[in-house]
Amino acid sequence: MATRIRPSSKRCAVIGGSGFLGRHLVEKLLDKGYTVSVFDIRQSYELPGVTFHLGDLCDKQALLTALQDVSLVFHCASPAPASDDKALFQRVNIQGTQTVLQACTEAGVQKVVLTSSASVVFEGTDIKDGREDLPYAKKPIDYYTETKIEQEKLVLKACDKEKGLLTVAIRPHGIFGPRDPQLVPILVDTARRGKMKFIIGDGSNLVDFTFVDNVVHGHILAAESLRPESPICGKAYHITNDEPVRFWDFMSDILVGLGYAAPRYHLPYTLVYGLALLLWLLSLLLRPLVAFKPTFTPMRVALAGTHHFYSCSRAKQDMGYKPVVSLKDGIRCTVESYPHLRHGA
Ligand SMILES: NC(=O)C1=CN([C@@H]2O[C@H](COP(=O)(O)OP(=O)(O)OC[C@H]3O[C@@H](n4cnc5c(N)ncnc54)[C@H](O)[C@@H]3O)[C@@H](O)[C@H]2O)C=CC1
Ligand SMILES: CC(C)=CCC[C@@H](C)[C@H]1CC[C@H]2C3=C(CC[C@]12C)[C@@]1(C)CCC(=O)C[C@@H]1CC3
Repeated sequence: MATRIRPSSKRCAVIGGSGFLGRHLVEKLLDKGYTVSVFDIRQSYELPGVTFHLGDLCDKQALLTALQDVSLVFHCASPAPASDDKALFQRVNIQGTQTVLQACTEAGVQKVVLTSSASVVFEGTDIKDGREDLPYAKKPIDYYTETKIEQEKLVLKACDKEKGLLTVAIRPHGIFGPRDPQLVPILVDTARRGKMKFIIGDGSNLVDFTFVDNVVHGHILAAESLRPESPICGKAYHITNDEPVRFWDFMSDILVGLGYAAPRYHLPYTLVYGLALLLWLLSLLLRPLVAFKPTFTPMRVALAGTHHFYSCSRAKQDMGYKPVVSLKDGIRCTVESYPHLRHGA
């Protein structure tokens, strides 16, 4: 009878490993002695010890090749949140995640760690010290959030100790750090266009921003804690810097660090939100004639003008999570990593 070789527990795959978070995760896994396969639709770098498998996660055969002898899978692939392509989000985040789970079962993978998002409970109104038992958003603010909710449900439901597949979901919030293609570049672009003069609301809203190394640390802790007897099986965990900060102070620290002026003038939240809604509707109506993407989308205005910070006490209790880099150090390291985005560069 053919005996099945048990995959090495230090052999893992990172789906979405060419992305911002994925690459940081791959680098840390290599440091910790893991052998890593990256599965992604693109290859963005080369590193000794990493094997790249190019493919779409909706393609089970391509996944099966990448998952050979892998015991642990990190799934951190997603279309960019800024896209408004509903069909793409549904195909990749929902059908694609179903395919990933089927492939993991067929390949004998034992553990799946999903990168979910704290936004799965965010509806555009204040969340203060939100815990994981908050209900999923009934009216998600965009297709990204809508499909991240379904994705998380699928992964958590797939946790089955009898079948030997253990799953957990990590919910980070506001990830930032070197090589992030979103937060700092959008901010600098907005500043360069002279649109970072205004603070939406009174500027006192507290938000979580999470340095990428802390998100990576949370993922690896989860993977290493995931055993049949562990309380984390089939559960979701907030991973943040655990240092809520005023949204506008954080933005100002990055801007000033890069040589730009901090926003100073206040605008009423409801006015800006209403305008953003109007612009968004206009962009939908005019889409057949002109394509324009407003900077001030309702989602972005809601993120900039409300409280949204989360408790990570569940992660502290169940897996001993503690941020490894403070917000201050994370901001300094991030600012230093973007010399090309400095004012005047
Ligand atoms: N950046 C943030 O602030 C936050 C991100 N997240 C989640 O973290 C994860 C990683 O995000 P980032 O690294 O920021 O994004 P990213 O866009 O830098 O990386 C995503 C990667 O997924 C890959 N990908 C997309 N569609 C694919 C497909 N069909 N098949 C295979 N690969 C595909 C992309 O090529 C890319 O390399 C995502 O799941 C996102 O929802 C959650 C909370 C906050
Ligand atoms: C905490 C969290 C979930 C952050 C997510 C990152 C992005 C959504 C933000 C990064 C840069 C932000 C930004 C704005 C909205 C939210 C971001 C895109 C504005 C467009 C909000 C309105 C402004 O006055 C300009 C801001 C530029 C930067």
